[in-house]
Amino acid sequence: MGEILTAAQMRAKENKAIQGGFAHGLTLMERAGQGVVDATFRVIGEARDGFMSAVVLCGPGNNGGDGFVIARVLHEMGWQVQVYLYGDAGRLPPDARTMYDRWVAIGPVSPIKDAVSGQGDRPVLLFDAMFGIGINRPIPAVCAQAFEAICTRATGPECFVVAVDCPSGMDVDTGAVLVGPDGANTLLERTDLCVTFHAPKLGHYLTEVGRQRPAVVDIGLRPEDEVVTQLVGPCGGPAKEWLQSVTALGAGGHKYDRGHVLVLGGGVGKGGAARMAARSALRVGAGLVTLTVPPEAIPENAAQLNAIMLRPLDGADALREMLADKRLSSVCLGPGLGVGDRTRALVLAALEETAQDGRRVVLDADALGSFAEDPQALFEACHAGVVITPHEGEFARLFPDLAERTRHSDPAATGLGKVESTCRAAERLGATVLLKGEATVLADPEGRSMIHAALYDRAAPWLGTAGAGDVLAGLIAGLSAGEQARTHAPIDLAGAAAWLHVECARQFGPGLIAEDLPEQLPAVFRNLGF
Ligand SMILES: NC(=O)C1=CN([C@@H]2O[C@H](COP(=O)(O)OP(=O)(O)OC[C@H]3O[C@@H](n4cnc5c(N)ncnc54)[C@H](O)[C@@H]3O)[C@@H](O)[C@H]2O)[C@@H](O)CC1
Ligand SMILES: Nc1ncnc2c1ncn2[C@@H]1O[C@H](COP(=O)(O)OP(=O)(O)O)[C@@H](O)[C@H]1O
Ligand SMILES: [K+]
Repeated sequence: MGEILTAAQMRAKENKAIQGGFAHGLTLMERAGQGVVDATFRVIGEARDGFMSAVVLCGPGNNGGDGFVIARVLHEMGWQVQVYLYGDAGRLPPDARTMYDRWVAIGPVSPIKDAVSGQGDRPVLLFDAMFGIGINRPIPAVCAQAFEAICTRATGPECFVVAVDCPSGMDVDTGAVLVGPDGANTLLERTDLCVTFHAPKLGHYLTEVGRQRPAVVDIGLRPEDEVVTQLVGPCGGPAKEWLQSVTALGAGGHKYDRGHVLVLGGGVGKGGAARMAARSALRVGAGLVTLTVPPEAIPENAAQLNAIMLRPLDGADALREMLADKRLSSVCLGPGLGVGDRTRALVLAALEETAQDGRRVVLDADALGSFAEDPQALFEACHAGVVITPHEGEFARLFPDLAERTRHSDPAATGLGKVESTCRAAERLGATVLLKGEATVLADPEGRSMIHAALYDRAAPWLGTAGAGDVLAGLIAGLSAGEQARTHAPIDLAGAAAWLHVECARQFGPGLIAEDLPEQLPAVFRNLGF
């Protein structure tokens, strides 16, 4: 899994390197600028169609400093470069000022307002080095206007837009792009490639910045030595090895070693969601799966199930008795269970019966919805073996104070991003939280956090289909069931389930419905080399 940083973690890392004497700020900036140019040419190849013109838009901080380096490197390669600056050169921070001086020995710098009405062809390359991780306000209107004016010049080749560190105006902790009252900031949509330094930042995997994953330039800082957010998925190496390192997938020769999942289902006519969860748990490798439903729903379910076992369940006391059998090694509650007192009692019974023995419990959908009026009751009952899998709506009902600040469209509401909100929720709950979406965020009470991004080359928008969440809950329960799964943290198992979920969606492609997901697992496993 790759590591991803917040802006504060990145700054701390830079400060440590500079103050510890491991690196000079100018050296880091030099490597940053050179790295942006190298990454750009790795993507676009050499000069396009003989045109070699570039525009660099520089801002008033160190992001602008990177821009002056980029201008100089391109000039040395024979490119024609125009540089515009927002702000006063006399007030640039020291390293950026040095890079400015090195550039003005070569070529001119124009005030950015000149680019708004400026004439000329569109450049082949446009670098946005206006604001990086140092911005926490919308960008000035003149910056947005200059950028747009260059992109829409009447003649010349199509511009290839490179964001230096991030599209200007992005809050890299939340992925939100801060838009001013004039509504102008087209940088995110127009960015073709984002090049960042040392490690991706959270925002790069909460929102798509560019047409492919951001390029990461090694500027010579040390690898992570503190707790940071991780990106779910194999990091360069074989996916099979990664999956085996974070889950017990493939382990356990006997069906009882691979565990027995208990899925609770709803009443008559409400069984589909739980059946999909159960089937997903079995497909992902649980040794046995039992679906337990109200007695009146037995005939309906019996008509639909073969490999999955079926048992009647009256209520919470019956569930306690059932869970006295410790061979039932993980429990999944929520899909299709119905919102109300019965479900609330079942959830509390399951949590109480599993609290002391390390068995894993997945709570999804109605198991969460049943606590909307009294989330505190759920917080008190949860334990470290629990994973909750809310979507944004369910999360908002359980954690209204955390959720209302995650809305990306509202600039005033971005104090807490999705990662920070999820971390706080996990701490409050004392359990693992998986907050679903295109970017799924996971956090556990130990302070670990992860992003699973269905973005860039792993985009699967067709996964947003009814019942996909039920499948995910079943995958987590299935991966959590085996004897050896106990040695893996719930957050790792849930992250791996989210990854397999998207692999299944991508294996199938558009047209997917939730039932198709578990049926893709055999092909996914075969392709991974299991
Ligand atoms: N030595 C270092 O610290 C390195 C920094 N690097 C670059 O430095 C960047 C961070 O630099 P900074 O911390 O200087 O921050 P930025 O360059 O991102 O922007 C901060 C500057 O913008 C001003 N500002 C913020 N919001 C504004 C607004 N709404 N309107 C007008 N002005 C506004 C601030 O007063 C400050 O001058 C990184 O993103 C990266 O590109 C890289 O060169 C790698 C090395
Ligand atoms: N645009 C998207 N790209 C990738 N995955 C998505 C997207 N939208 C939703 N998902 C995933 O689909 C699932 C939807 O689950 P959920 O909201 O619980 O729906 P349901 O209750 O219908 O199952 C989640 O796993 C979520 O992460
Ligand atoms: K930028």
